[in-house]
Amino acid sequence: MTGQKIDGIVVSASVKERVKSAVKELAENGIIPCLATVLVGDDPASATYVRNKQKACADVGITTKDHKLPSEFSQKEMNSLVNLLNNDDSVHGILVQLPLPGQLDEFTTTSRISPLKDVDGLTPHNIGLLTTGRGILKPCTPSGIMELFEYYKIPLEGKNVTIINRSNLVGKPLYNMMLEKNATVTTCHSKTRNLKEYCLNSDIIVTAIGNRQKFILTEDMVKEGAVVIDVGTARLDGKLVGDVDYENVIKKASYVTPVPGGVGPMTIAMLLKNTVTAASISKEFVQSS
Ligand SMILES: NC(=O)C1=CN([C@@H]2O[C@H](COP(=O)(O)OP(=O)(O)OC[C@H]3O[C@@H](n4cnc5c(N)ncnc54)[C@H](OP(=O)(O)O)[C@@H]3O)[C@@H](O)[C@H]2O)C=CC1
Ligand SMILES: Nc1nc(=O)c2c([nH]1)NC[C@@H]1CN(c3ccc(C(=O)N[C@@H](CCC(=O)O)C(=O)O)cc3)C=[N+]21
Repeated sequence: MTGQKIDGIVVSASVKERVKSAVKELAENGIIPCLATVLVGDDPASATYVRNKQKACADVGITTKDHKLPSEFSQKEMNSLVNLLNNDDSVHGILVQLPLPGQLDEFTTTSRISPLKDVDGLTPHNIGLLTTGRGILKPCTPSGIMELFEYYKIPLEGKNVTIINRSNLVGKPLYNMMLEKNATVTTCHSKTRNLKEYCLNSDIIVTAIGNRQKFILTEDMVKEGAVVIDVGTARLDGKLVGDVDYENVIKKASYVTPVPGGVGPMTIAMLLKNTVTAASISKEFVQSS
């Protein structure tokens, strides 16, 4: 059996269409959704990601405010910037691109963002809501993965899921979202023993390791008919690659996401969706409608 490619470009386009109509509706209420992006330092990969996000915003009618800061930007300066953006009524969403340079603490920074503008879903408030199944602004990558399951009508109830990642951006929020859909979820990480055993016992595997020199998830780790979601990214000889040995794994799996063209475009689409949600719950919208 050869499995099917899960096409993140097709699914993200359908999400973007929905976002576009929501932007139109907001415009009729006098609101132009606006995302503030914050990029510290001169890492070229991060700069490209932020540029891609800004371009995607422009495509659907969301405006952006670009904040590029020097790599020595201090925590105090960052706190003032976040306060400024929190108090700016024309800004509906705030995205602080991660990772941050060493002198800036990620939690200290993201937890200061107003929960109503937290389009990455990283504030303690929004993490708390997510764990109780009441999340509104949820992290983009896991939300994008859930959207893929919905689009392809892949059921989660009762399924054994292994997530190889425990970060705040990917693994932990995805754990909560999948649990909410009645899956039985196991989280693996670098200290896990017998990763292969967990994978072979899984109907669904989500891998988000990255930075690899060789394939991490090979076909001998995948059960016949399993669904494989590849989040990890690495540059190998200048080429963007995932964690998964796609060509061989798809021969055994029922569905696999490619890299590029899988989870990546969904992350951006969900950021747009969250920005529109943030604009809809903003003070000015609530007052005008
Ligand atoms: N396509 C997209 O939209 C996105 C892609 N990404 C990509 O996903 C990857 C993960 O991102 P992020 O969560 O921020 O990064 P982290 O570095 O925080 O997460 C990596 C995770 O992989 C685990 N890990 C590392 N090596 C192994 C191993 N040999 N076996 C099992 N687990 C291992 C780590 O374990 P431990 O916790 O023990 O260190 C950690 O939990 C990156 O490649 C990133 O570029 C991220 C976000 C969006
Ligand atoms: N606050 C914050 N929020 C994030 O969501 C966040 C972050 N910081 N830091 C870095 C990671 C990484 N990330 C990606 C987004 C899109 C693609 C993407 O669109 N990738 C394309 C390919 C792009 C290319 O060719 O380089 C694809 O997979 O098809 C990838 C990775 C978001 N992240």
